Amino acid sequence: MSTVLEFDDVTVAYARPRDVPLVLVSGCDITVRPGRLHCVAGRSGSGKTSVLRVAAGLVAPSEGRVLWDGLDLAGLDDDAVTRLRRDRVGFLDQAGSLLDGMSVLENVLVPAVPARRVRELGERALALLDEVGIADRASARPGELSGGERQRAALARALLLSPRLLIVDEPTAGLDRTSADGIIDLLVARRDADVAVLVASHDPHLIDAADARTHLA
Ligand SMILES: Nc1ncnc2c1ncn2[C@@H]1O[C@H](COP(=O)(O)OP(=O)(O)OP(=O)(O)O)[C@@H](O)[C@H]1O
Repeated sequence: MSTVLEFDDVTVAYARPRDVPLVLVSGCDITVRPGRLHCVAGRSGSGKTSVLRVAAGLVAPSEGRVLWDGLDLAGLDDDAVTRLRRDRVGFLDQAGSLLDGMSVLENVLVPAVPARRVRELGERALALLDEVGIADRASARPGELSGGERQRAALARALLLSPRLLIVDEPTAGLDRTSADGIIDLLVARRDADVAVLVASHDPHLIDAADARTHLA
C-alpha cells in the first residue's frame, strides 16, 4: 500500500547559542498510509508540535528524510513544497487560528482562495460544516463559537481541499470530555474515509484511537 508520509531516520533539533543543541527526536521513523491514524504522544514540551511542523514541510529536519507520497522534500524548492502542501496536506495547528473578521463559512473557504476555487467549493464548505456538526453556525463569527465549535470549524477548513494527509496538533486540548470525544470521532471518520492522519496529543482517548504511536521522551 502507498505511503503518504514517511520519516526516515529523522532528527529534530534546535541550535542554542553557547549550549548544546536541544534534540527533541533522533533516529525517528514514522510511516503513515491512507486509512491510518498515527499519534505523536508525549508530555508538554517534549516536541510534538516541532515534529508536526517537520511533517508538514514547514521546517526541514536537522537530519534524515521526510517524504510525501515517496517524494523527498529535501529535493524540492520552497515554492514546490508550498504547492504540494496546498494540494495534499491539511494542517490544523494548536490554536485553530480562525480569522475573526470573517464568518465561519468564509473561514472554511480560505484555502480555496489561492487555488482560485471559492465559487466551486461553496457547496463543499457547507457540506463539511454539516459533517462536523456546526452547519447552523455558518454565518457566525469565530468569536461567537465555543472551543469545541472552533475546533470543528478549523477541521472543516483543513478538509476543504480533500487532503491525502491531515496533520492535527492537540485537537482536544482544553475541551471537555464530551467535546473531545466528538473531535476524536471526526478524526477517526476521516481515517476511515482513507485519509492518512497524523495527530499530536497527550489525550489517552486519542492515543488509544490511533493505529500507531510515536512516544516522545
Ligand atoms: N523555533 C524554536 N527554536 C528553538 N526552540 C524551540 C522552537 N520551537 C520550540 N522550541 C522548544 O522545543 C521544545 C519543544 O517544543 P514543542 O512546542 O515542539 O513541544 P510540544 O510537545 O508540542 O509542547 P506542548 O504540548 O506544550 O504544545 C520546547 O522546549 C520549546 O521551547
